[in-house]
Amino acid sequence: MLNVLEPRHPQPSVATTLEITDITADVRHLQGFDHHEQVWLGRDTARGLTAIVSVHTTVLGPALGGTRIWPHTSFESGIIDALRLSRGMTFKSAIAGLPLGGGKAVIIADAKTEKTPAMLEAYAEMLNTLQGQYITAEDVGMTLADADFLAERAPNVSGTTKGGSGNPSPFTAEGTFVGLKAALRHRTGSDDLAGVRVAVQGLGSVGWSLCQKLHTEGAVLTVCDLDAVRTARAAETFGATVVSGDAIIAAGVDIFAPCALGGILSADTIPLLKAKIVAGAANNQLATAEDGQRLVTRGILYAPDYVINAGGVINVAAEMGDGGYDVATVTPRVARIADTLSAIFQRADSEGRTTDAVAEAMAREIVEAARK
Ligand SMILES: NC(=O)c1ccc[n+]([C@@H]2O[C@H](COP(=O)([O-])OP(=O)(O)OC[C@H]3O[C@@H](n4cnc5c(N)ncnc54)[C@H](O)[C@@H]3O)[C@@H](O)[C@H]2O)c1
Repeated sequence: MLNVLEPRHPQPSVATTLEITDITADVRHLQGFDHHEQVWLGRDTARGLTAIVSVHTTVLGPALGGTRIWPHTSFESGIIDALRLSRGMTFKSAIAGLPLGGGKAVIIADAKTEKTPAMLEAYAEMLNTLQGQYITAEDVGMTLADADFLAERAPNVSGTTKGGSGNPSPFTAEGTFVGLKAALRHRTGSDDLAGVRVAVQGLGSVGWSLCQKLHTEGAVLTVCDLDAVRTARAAETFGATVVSGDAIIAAGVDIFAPCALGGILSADTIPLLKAKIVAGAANNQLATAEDGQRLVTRGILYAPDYVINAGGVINVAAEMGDGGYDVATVTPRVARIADTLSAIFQRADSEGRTTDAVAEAMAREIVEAARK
């Protein structure tokens, strides 16, 4: 069970090289800031840690969201990433009906070369200091083993193997799969995937599992990844066509499933899309709010990212259920992602709004109702 304590001001209790600063007031001008409750910077030069922990809201419950380890090229882009991701977590949990707020952390580092035990030790110290205000889990660059390592040293680490809910990715992939089918059904009247052409960008934990499900139901796959071993394996396992880099965006397919990083749908890329549906797991797919309208103008149905990719957080939230984690409670909730998306698609059609505007309005209505 998670140990959710009362919020308090961060004050490391032991002599340490870690410095934690409340930077909420300093980041108000940045893109993605949306009345965030609190944002902290944790710095430990000796142990190679630069971490931003962003709490968007705690109105519905404690702020939960994974820690992303990514080599952002600037400090500012790391903060913007944390701001946008934590806001997305608020919307995600609200729409999924979970008693959780939105939080997210970004550690600015290359997970392949700069993630060291010392760095994770320093991060665990930061989590200890912020206890009660932020609950972490896996994200890009942070593995299950890392979550276990942190959980041995800090409270409020979810998605661990020891007494936790384990890897969230299979649940995210399942939710994305049923959500993709709901989008296909809305667009064509059928969710039969046989012969449907799907482009999957990113063959990591979620993308690979999604490909397995799509392949099993007869979809024809086009894939790309920065890792040539993964693409070669996809060609062999699924008979997938491999394309490189940005070619995936312009692939001649019916559905585009972004499962790598965010910002993939922009003024530059949307004109290139041939797919008539975008349904994938990546967070923050729209580079800007205007890109939702750009998709509509091109006649492309967009499954809002934080709705379709909620399977992982639904699984993690089950750790907080009475009696602890029980996978039997998770499966039906993940399946409901399809119904939620269908309702959003219908509301967007009837109100003449974009699907992301409808989803955001739904989430904000839920948060505001709880605030009152
Ligand atoms: N894992 C989850 O449960 C979960 C939950 C919700 C959202 N998401 C989101 O889904 C996405 C994928 O998550 P994951 O856990 O599979 O991550 P992962 O790190 O396991 O895999 C990401 C894959 O994308 C590839 N990639 C990165 N940049 C690329 C690019 N420009 N072109 C092609 N490939 C690229 C990487 O090489 C890697 O194989 C992320 O945006 C993540 O935030 C994941």
